[in-house]
This record gives sequence, C-alpha cells and structure tokens, in this order.
Amino acid sequence: MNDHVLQSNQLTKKFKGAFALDKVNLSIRKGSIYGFIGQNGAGKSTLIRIAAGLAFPTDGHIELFGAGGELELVQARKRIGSIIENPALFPNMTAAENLEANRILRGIPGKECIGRTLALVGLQDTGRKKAKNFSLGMKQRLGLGIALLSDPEFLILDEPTNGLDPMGVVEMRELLVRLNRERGITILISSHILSEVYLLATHYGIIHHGRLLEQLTAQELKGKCQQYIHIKSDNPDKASAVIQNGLKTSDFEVMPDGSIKLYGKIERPGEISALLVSSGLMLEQFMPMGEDLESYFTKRIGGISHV
Ligand SMILES: Nc1ncnc2c1ncn2[C@@H]1O[C@H](COP(=O)(O)OP(=O)(O)OP(=O)(O)O)[C@@H](O)[C@H]1O
Repeated sequence: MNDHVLQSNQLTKKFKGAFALDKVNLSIRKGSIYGFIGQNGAGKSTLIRIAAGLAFPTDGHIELFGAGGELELVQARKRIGSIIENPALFPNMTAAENLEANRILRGIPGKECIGRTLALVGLQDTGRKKAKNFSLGMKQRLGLGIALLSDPEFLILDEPTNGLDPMGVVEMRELLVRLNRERGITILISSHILSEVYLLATHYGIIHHGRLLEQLTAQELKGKCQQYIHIKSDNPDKASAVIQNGLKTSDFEVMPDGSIKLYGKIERPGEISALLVSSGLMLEQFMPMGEDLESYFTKRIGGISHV
C-alpha cells in the first residue's frame, strides 16, 4: 500500500527558460505535517500549484494518494483542501454565509457542515460581522474553514501565516495541529520562515532556486539544531553522576563512545567545566555545539548559492 499522499518525481517547471522547479523528488507521508521551506521565489508556490492542478509541469510528474494518471489525479484532488494565495472570500458576507456559498458552489450536500466547520475554526461567535471587517487571522481561519468543508484528507496551505501577527500564528498553528492529531489530516504548509513551522511540522523539505536541497524529519532537524555541550572525559560514569547530582539535570545523553551530550542547564558552560574538573575529572573535550534554526536554514541554502 502506498502511504504517501503526495510524491513528485523529477518534477520540473520552466518559465521562459528559467527553472522554477528543477527535478524535484518530494514525498509527503500520510499523517505528517510537512513544512515546505524556502525563500521567496524558491519554487514553493509552483509545486503547490501543480499539486492542486492549477499549473502543469514542464517535465516529471506527481502522484496523489498513489495515483498518477490524468483522470486519477482529477479524482484524487477531490480528497484535497487548499488555501493557495489569499483565500477567496465574499467580503460582504458573514462567515456562515461564506461557508454556505462555497458549499453550494462546490455541490457539497447537507447544511450541517456549516455550524460544525465554524466551530472547528473558532468563528462560531462572529454573528453578523462581515468578512471584510475580519482580522487577517480570522480571514485565514475562514479560508481554512472553506478548505475543510469537503472533509479533505490532505490540506495544502501556501504561506497561511504570511502577514499574521504572533497571536494569529499561534492560533493557526494550534488549529492545524488539532486537525492533524484529531482528524488525521495530512498537511503541507509552506513558509519562508523555518521557525514559523518548527513547532508543528513533523517533516521538512527545504527548497532553494527550484531545487529540493533536503528532506528531513523533525527529529533529525532537532538533532541538527539543538544546542548542547559535547563533553568527553576520562570517566563517563562519574561525569554523568556529577551532571545529574551537581547540575540537577537529566537532560543529557551518554553516547556509545562515552562522550556526553548535555542539553539542559548549558547557559554557563564555564561553571559546568569548573564543576567537572573540581570533581577530579579530566576533560578531553568540552565544546558547545549546535546551531539555531534560522542559521541552519541560511547555511543550508547558502551552500548552494555558491555552486
Ligand atoms: N507565471 C509565472 N511566470 C513567470 N515566472 C514565474 C511564474 N510563476 C513563478 N515564476 C517564477 O518562478 C520562480 C518560483 O516562484 P514561486 O512563486 O514558485 O516561488 P515561492 O517559493 O512560492 O515564492 P513566493 O513565496 O514569493 O511565492 C520565481 O523565480 C518566480 O519569479
């Protein structure tokens, strides 16, 4: 059984000879939240538009839910909800009226989905307020509600937090995590800011100049970005005990070679090394390691710009 909702194979798109996508092999696993990260112009929207059937590749192909034929893709896209560019809202209608108009336009049976969707996106108390008077965060949530009307298995969101204030970003994040956990909806969310999707994505794809540089899991990214102190001493057991009892933290890992990765309480490395040495340990290595998210991203995309 194919457990991917979206796969692209050597996907290529050229605009007047310039590559917007260059042989992209991307795969999104069922049940995941895939953070699709790249600077403006990297190619995110182009891939998303092809997935949604709004643009065609120059070369390569995509599969949705394991299906790749033209007619099969049309069927598969019925299982997708999306917000691409700004959600198309009727400005003079209320939230409920917007949902109802979209329900009718898309031939979705049964009015019950309106109230349910309003509650799901937290707009149940907006009453007679018209969409044009909504905050940007409310507009985005209404757009999400419209995308959710058909009960999709896969949500595609192109920069849904763009322009939102920090509170709006948090609300959107919580909502998306809930949709993923409680309803099992797979989500593709693009952003040009890695930290905006860091707290929700389970997988990442980093794209730059149309090339997919890397796909990695949240765990792998965490491993690459987490700050820690690398400690190698003459007595790993004693070093562990000193860290546990002296620093009062168990947030560390003893590696197979006996070195220690200390994650917790690392703000004052000088004090830690002094504590270890004064306990009679001989330190062979003592190095703060790791980098923050944005510098990881910058380094990753920086690597290709010199090629
Ligand atoms: N219709 C088009 N005609 C010509 N060039 C295009 C077209 N659409 C996109 N491009 C170009 O393709 C490249 C990728 O654009 P794309 O919109 O996919 O990037 P993006 O990562 O989504 O960035 P943004 O967040 O700015 O939309 C850019 O260089 C862009 O100028």
